[in-house]
Amino acid sequence: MSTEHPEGLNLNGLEEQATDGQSRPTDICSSNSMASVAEYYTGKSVLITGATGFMGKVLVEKLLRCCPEVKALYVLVRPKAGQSMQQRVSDMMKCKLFDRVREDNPDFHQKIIPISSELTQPGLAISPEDVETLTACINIVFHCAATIRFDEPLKHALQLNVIATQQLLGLAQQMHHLEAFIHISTAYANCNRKHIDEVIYPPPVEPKKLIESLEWMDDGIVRDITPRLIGDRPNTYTYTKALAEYVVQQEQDKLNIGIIRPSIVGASWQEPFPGWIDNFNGPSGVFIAAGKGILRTMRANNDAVADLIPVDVVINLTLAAGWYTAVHRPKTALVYNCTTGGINPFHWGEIEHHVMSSFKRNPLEQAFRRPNANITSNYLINQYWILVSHKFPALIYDLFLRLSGQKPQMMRIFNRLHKAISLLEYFSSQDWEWNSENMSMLMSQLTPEDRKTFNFDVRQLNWPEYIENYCIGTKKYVLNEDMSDIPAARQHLRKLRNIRYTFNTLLVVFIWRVFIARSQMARNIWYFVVSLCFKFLSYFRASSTLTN
Ligand SMILES: CCCCCCCCCCCCCCCCCC(=O)SCCNC(=O)CCNC(=O)[C@H](O)C(C)(C)COP(=O)(O)OP(=O)(O)OC[C@H]1O[C@@H](n2cnc3c(N)ncnc32)[C@H](O)[C@@H]1OP(=O)(O)O
Ligand SMILES: NC(=O)C1=CN([C@@H]2O[C@H](COP(=O)(O)OP(=O)(O)OC[C@H]3O[C@@H](n4cnc5c(N)ncnc54)[C@H](OP(=O)(O)O)[C@@H]3O)[C@@H](O)[C@H]2O)C=CC1
Repeated sequence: MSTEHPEGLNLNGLEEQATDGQSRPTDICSSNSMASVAEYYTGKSVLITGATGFMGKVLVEKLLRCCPEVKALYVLVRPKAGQSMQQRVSDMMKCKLFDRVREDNPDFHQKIIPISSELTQPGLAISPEDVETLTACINIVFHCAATIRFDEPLKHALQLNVIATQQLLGLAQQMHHLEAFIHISTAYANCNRKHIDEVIYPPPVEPKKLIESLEWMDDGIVRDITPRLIGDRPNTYTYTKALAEYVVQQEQDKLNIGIIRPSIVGASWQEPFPGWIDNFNGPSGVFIAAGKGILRTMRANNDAVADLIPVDVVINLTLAAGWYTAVHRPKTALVYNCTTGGINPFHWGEIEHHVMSSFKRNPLEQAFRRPNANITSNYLINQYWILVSHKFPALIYDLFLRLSGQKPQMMRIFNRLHKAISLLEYFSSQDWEWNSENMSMLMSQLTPEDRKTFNFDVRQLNWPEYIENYCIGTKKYVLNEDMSDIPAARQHLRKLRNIRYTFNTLLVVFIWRVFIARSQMARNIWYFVVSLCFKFLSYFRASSTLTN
């Protein structure tokens, strides 16, 4: 079966065996085709880039827990923030995410082999000895590393998302026993289209030409021409991820390739436990800001599909795709749109409702205000609420901080928040339609047992329950707050409510006082209202005396 698309460069090559005589690896044991996913990984050496990142960590955990016979996981890691590569990997393994693996096998760390690598450097800065080791033993590569920042300067995004991918593909070609190369892309690589099929679309520019031209330009020039280059894409991230897909596709004759395109990756749904999340990216930061009562308004379309996908679903699909690519060796690179919208849609309006009610039940500690965020697609309404519900309270709070001898900080926090949400609004204000046939095809290829162990059937996802666990996850794992402190957090919210009532009453009285002092009409209204109240009271008193 193959899928054609008039504009796409790539044709799906489902179920095609590599009989084309190309130089693609053919040393795969035929018994593999009978193997289950976990059995396939038995005795395999796996190379993972981006293992210290959000998705990389979940991938490492799942492989160790559900494919315990995997031989070794080679992880490319760079030293960072004064920490050595070894230190970073051992810190990662201490993380709560690995609790279940630790229980099953306390020596699991022995299977993780860190390899020093800086992906932006020539040859990925891997030592010749390590290159030799990798080329001799790696069976499957998962390429997760990328810069996912939306405001990344084009040169850097190109260096990491495109050039590093090219270099890794070069290294993969030298690997003697490589069976599959799995590249993690994004469902938004082609967000300039409304309907996105599982094909690689023509790149906005020939990557080689772009790389050559940017080489001689200084950063200022590149910054100036970036909007023209990225065209109808919202940022350098989606633009460079689209180029990377093309670069990966170029090697499909030499390697067995699978490309995974997840949409907005959120907290885990089921594994290793519900609600695991460790960063502020995408919706997580928005949820936290709303839960803390900082974010009160955001531009989003209530009726647009919120294409969130749990991280464990993405990883299960990735591992299954690794198995499928290695065992069935599709003739051309297979693309898997890993999305929920077409299968089990949920909308931003519903997300808003469930996030708010979840944070009311399980409040975050030391909230700035009571959680009450609203989304609107109207620009002017949003600007109004930004002024009234963001800037005004921030100004008052900073004034209070100044008066009490502390450093003002709220306005700075709001400025950062506004910058972040302005970059996200593109994705929350419209919706896309992704074809996810390959995801269904892959599911149909799994044994019933694998379908449970590597579950990516999002039809079973109960959104309200998922969002509740997601919000609790941000509290427990991102903010490191204790669930036993919830009564105190609720008490704090009650205190905030009382402050608000008092403040509002004082404000009304103050405004009225000012009016009365300046306007005869306001005074007349005031006397009229007071005399009406007085008359009503007298009538009430008189009638109650009569009945007695
Ligand atoms: C209520 C209901 C609402 C419902 C509506 C919700 C709508 C949500 C919409 C979400 C749409 C998401 C779309 C994503 C689509 C593409 C998916 C992908 O392929 S790719 C995946 C998607 N990719 C992305 O999502 C990337 C987007 N992010 C970025 O591009 C950048 O972070 C930035 C430009 C936003 C800020 O840059 P910059 O100002 O330089 O700030 P830094 O980054 O350097 O962080 C500095 C420090 O602040 C921390 N912190 C951060 N945020 C928050 C927060 N909200 N709060 C508190 N803290 C926060 C941060 O941890 C760090 O701490 P530390 O390490 O210093 O201790
Ligand atoms: N999160 C999401 O919502 C989505 C993510 N994706 C894709 O999934 C993949 C993983 O994303 P995610 O885990 O969220 O991203 P993270 O930012 O959490 O992780 C990125 C990883 O890449 C590594 N990395 C970055 N720069 C370098 C470098 N110069 N040298 C070596 N390693 C480097 C990071 O290492 P270090 O720890 O040293 O910084 C980290 O391990 C990406 O390809 C992304 O495009 C796709 C759709 C949605």
